[in-house]
Amino acid sequence: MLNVTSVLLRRTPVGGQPEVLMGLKKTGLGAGMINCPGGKLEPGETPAEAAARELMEETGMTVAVADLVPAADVVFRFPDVPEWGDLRLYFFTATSFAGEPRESDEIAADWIPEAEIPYDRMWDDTHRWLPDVIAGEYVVMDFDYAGRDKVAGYRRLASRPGGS
Ligand SMILES: CNc1ncnc2c1ncn2[C@@H]1O[C@H](COP(=O)(O)OP(=O)(O)OP(=O)(O)O)[C@@H](O)[C@H]1O
Repeated sequence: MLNVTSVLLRRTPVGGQPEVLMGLKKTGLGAGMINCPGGKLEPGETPAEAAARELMEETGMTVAVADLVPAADVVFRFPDVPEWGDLRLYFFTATSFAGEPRESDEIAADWIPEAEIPYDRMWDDTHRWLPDVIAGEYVVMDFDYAGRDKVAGYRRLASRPGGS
């Protein structure tokens, strides 16, 4: 199982609507889709350490590991794509961070209104759990993919009030 991590930064400008940070992934798994910053864990890293490092590498923004709120634990199985194997995503949210996003080779991330998250341009699983995370739940799910990009089945294993 390959461990990956990803982080959703959230802010509400004074007098404005809630916004989230995401963007077009340019390389690797999920290239061409809208994604949150993230990537694979390196040996010895905790998921939160990896999320903070990937955020920095991909957007130039900084977040303290202690400010990353665990928000979802999601397993993806790709039985039709043996070279991918299974993925476990440790997903965090954060409302305390520093900097403004800059585009990198991996992602062009920017602030968008939370009400306009383009689920139809994201991984097929995302619309089944990210809305609940945004509503403040901690979600544990697993997904079976058919081929590389279609969800064939899923289970919700747990869901409880979260801290995000
Ligand atoms: C299959 N269903 C999925 N649904 C939602 N999100 C998914 C995902 N699968 C991968 N993620 C995302 O993937 C990134 C890490 O994945 P990963 O392939 O390791 O990214 P990347 O190639 O950038 O890794 P490195 O930067 O090389 O470590 C991370 O942003 C995360 O949001």
